[in-house]
Amino acid sequence: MKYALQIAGLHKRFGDTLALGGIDLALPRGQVLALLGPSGCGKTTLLRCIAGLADADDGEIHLDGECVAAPGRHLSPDDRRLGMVFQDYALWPHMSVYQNVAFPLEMQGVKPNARRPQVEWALSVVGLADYAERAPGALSGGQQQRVALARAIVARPRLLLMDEPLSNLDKGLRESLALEIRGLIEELSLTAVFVTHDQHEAFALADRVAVLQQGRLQQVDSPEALFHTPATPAIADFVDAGTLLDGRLDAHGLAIADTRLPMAAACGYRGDVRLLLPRRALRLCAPDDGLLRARITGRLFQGEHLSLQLTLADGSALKLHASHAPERGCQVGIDLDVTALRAWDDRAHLLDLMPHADVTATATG
Ligand SMILES: Nc1ncnc2c1ncn2[C@@H]1O[C@H](COP(=O)(O)OP(=O)(O)OP(=O)(O)O)[C@@H](O)[C@H]1O
Repeated sequence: MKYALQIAGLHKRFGDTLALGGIDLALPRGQVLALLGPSGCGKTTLLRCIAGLADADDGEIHLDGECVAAPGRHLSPDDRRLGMVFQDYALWPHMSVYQNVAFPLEMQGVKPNARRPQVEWALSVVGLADYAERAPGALSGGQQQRVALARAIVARPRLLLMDEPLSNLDKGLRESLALEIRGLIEELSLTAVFVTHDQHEAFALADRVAVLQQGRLQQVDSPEALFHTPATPAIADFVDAGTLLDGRLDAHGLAIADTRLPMAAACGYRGDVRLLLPRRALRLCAPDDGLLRARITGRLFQGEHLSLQLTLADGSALKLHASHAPERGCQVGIDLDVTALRAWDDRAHLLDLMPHADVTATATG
């Protein structure tokens, strides 16, 4: 299969800092990939290597099967035929919207007459056909980012690269522009890679999300798979997949707070475990009916639901959404769909939990 983007063994160091520690990636044509991770994990460095703005120490990058970077080979950014959108728009303030969008075509030597229909097409695609003669400074942040998008697609790039394209916008605008960009990507069958530290932005725009931590890819998956089946506790935490708790597996089952569940690890592991309790697996019930008992220590009305903070018998905290709940300070029960639990051993290896026939759920405390 020929990929729009293929990366193999990419390494990059800045002195003692390992920015990229062996990246392997393949992106089919027509897909959007988000590079997601905390600050300093290497996202921007990876994007800059793809763009040709930075040189890797080792490894290869192929675009549509063409090698654009390898030891001893570096195709310039202009020769890679990419479109770029930056966080701060990077528009030229002294040029009109039209001139900004026409610029990549001018650089490619396209004659003014031939430029016009392409610029008009790009501006109409982003809904700014009537703004061609304005200066960028006379536009809102969202409009400026749409000009940047028009400029990035005007030359029909083979790959669109975006660096935190929505982070300078306020929340409402972020959502509407995310919808617009997603619509545009589908309409024009664009292939895109974008960088973000915000999982909502990654989930909204991407077909696949690559989670980076300390220069290494931790998981590359669809947004749904990443959210429902995170590979490590750190990823579960980063994508806010639910509550992470400590537990323990022993001969008597799985201990969580003051409860012991009749479960065991398929591999026979016993010892400390890290558990993910997804929100969808938890349901509030009467104090004596649930598998877990808790006290309501925080209660926020958020329109569609109540956002609850619960404290278990051992002091650990748990988050839950509910349509109704007693007041703060009340004791409640929590029903748990144990099939949705995810558990990792003390070295962050995923465990396969199964029912433990010999024991039943009991309170330990
Ligand atoms: N030009 C540079 N010189 C020295 N170190 C650098 C340079 N650029 C990046 N680094 C280091 O490389 C690592 C990865 O940086 P990078 O900018 O790729 O991370 P990031 O995930 O994009 O972070 P952020 O979200 O904060 O932009 C960091 O530790 C950073 O300090």
